[in-house]
Amino acid sequence: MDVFRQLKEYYWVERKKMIASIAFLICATALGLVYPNMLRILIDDVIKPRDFKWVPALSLTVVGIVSLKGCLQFLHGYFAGQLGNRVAFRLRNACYEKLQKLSYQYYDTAKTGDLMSRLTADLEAVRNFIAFGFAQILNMILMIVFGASMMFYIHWQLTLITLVTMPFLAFAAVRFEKQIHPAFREMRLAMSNLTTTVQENITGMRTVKSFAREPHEIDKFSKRSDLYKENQIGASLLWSKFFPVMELLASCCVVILLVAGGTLVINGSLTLGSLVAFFSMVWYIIGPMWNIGFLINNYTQSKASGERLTELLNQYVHVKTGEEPVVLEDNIVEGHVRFSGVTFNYPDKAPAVTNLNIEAPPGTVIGLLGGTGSGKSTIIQLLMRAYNIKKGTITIDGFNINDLTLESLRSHIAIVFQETFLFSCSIRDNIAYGINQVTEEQIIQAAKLSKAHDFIMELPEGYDTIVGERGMGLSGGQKQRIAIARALIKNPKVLVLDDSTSAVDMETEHEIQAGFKEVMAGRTTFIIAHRISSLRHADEILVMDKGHIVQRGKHQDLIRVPGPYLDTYNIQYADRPQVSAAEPAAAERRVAQ
Ligand SMILES: Nc1ncnc2c1ncn2[C@@H]1O[C@H](COP(=O)(O)OP(=O)(O)OP(=O)(O)O)[C@@H](O)[C@H]1O
Repeated sequence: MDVFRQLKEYYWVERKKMIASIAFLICATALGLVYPNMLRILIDDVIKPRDFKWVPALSLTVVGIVSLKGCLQFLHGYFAGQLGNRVAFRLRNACYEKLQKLSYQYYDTAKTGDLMSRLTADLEAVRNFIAFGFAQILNMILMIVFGASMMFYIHWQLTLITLVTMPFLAFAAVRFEKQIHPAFREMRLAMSNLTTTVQENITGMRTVKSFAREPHEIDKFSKRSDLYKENQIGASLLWSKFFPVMELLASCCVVILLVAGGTLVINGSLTLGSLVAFFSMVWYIIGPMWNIGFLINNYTQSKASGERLTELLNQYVHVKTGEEPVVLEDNIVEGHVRFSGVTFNYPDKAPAVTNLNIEAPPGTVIGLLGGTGSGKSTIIQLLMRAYNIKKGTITIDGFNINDLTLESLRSHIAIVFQETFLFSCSIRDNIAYGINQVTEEQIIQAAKLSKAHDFIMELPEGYDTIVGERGMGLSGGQKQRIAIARALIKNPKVLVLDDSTSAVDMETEHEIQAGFKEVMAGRTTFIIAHRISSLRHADEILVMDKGHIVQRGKHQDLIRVPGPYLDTYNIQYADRPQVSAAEPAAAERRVAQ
């Protein structure tokens, strides 16, 4: 029950509905005890003495009880439904909110399909148990207590003999629960693996098809599906063993009653009506006992699901706003970025950047160049505090970024990522994503600056064009330009372009950069690029290798000295005559042509 204790805050506020739903169910159940007694009265006081004048009254009583029971059951269903859905609503929102708070480190290893199945199937199992399962378990216990008490009242010796098999029934049910619980946990895991496979397959369908890997994908799915099937079969085997055992024990109970009760009736120490009432009361008890399996099933499933939800809800948030955070006010931010002796490594990895020192006064453009995996994107991740650094400090306008609220830090930085992500909504909404109140003019101006306006206007729906999931339907360069417009509209103090013009042609890139100059005056810009042409105008270019800055300076200076920058330069301009460190001026003239 520990998991449900942890979830208490989500259902305890609805306790009135919970109590009402349980109370109505108990009343409906208690009314069920009236039937055996009516039978007893019918046989002993009406049929045997042939006193049929009571028949209409008895019939009307039965009709009344049936109607009342129906009403009570309706009220139980009504309140249970309200309770379950309200709890599910709260839990769903809490899980989603948690997903928003979790830091990059969590998403580095999280699986989308698994998270989706937590938010859907697991949540549904918990909803079902809190709404109905719990009340039904309580009801079952009460039915046994009510039924047994009434039987004791009629004939306690016969009750003891009859109920002798009940402990065995309970024992069998508990043993079954112990076996079925791990089976259900495995089933949920197998289900989540299945969902992950489907989700990854759909997301990566272009890759799958381009490699003609459909058979491999089918095989992979089939293996996981097989595992799920095996889990299901294993669970149903347990179920199929459970039912005959329960039936055998229940039948023993009935046989004992018929033998012992029949003897008592023959002896005259028990009336026939009481025996019939006893008989129907035994079934009144056995019924819920029979259900014990379903209830345990419901409980174990929801317990396993609840564990997966609490695991998500209790997930550690690595990057948090400090105790007394500082808010960087819009009107005072200048965008002076400084990295001092920053060393950082991803979990269980060698340092991605080592002893990094960067000085970016307001309005400067810093270019980052280096081979893949040299640590360029990591610098940007650290600047936006996607991860906590262990050594060194990063400051903006003299404030340590750890002391700022995450919201205010990130509101002053706009990043155009390497992989462009567009939401499946209109181009207008995609551009306006980062800010709350935005005018049509601002959107169009941002699109013009990022050279997206013309191609958007050529689309039949213009800015209202709905882009598919992940921006399907647009070219890579078009998506990048929309993403750049989204960053520019934010009017940030620090702009980061992480290889964000790699998919546009040189000419468009040049036009976009000319636009930046206009809009980014007085703002700090970091440009990560593999093309020298993208960052040759930077105030300082940092050349990265294996997490270290191996060269730094202006383009003009860097091509004067032998080193990785000059090597890259020569490779990228291979069709031009080779440049040696001694003849930079002539080379530059050639590049400029
Ligand atoms: N989320 C992550 N988890 C673990 N390791 C990571 C993560 N992101 C990057 N790395 C590792 O950190 C190192 C630096 O990666 P980074 O992405 O900063 O390189 P980069 O210079 O931006 O490369 P590229 O030009 O290919 O984008 C690499 O060794 C990479 O494998």
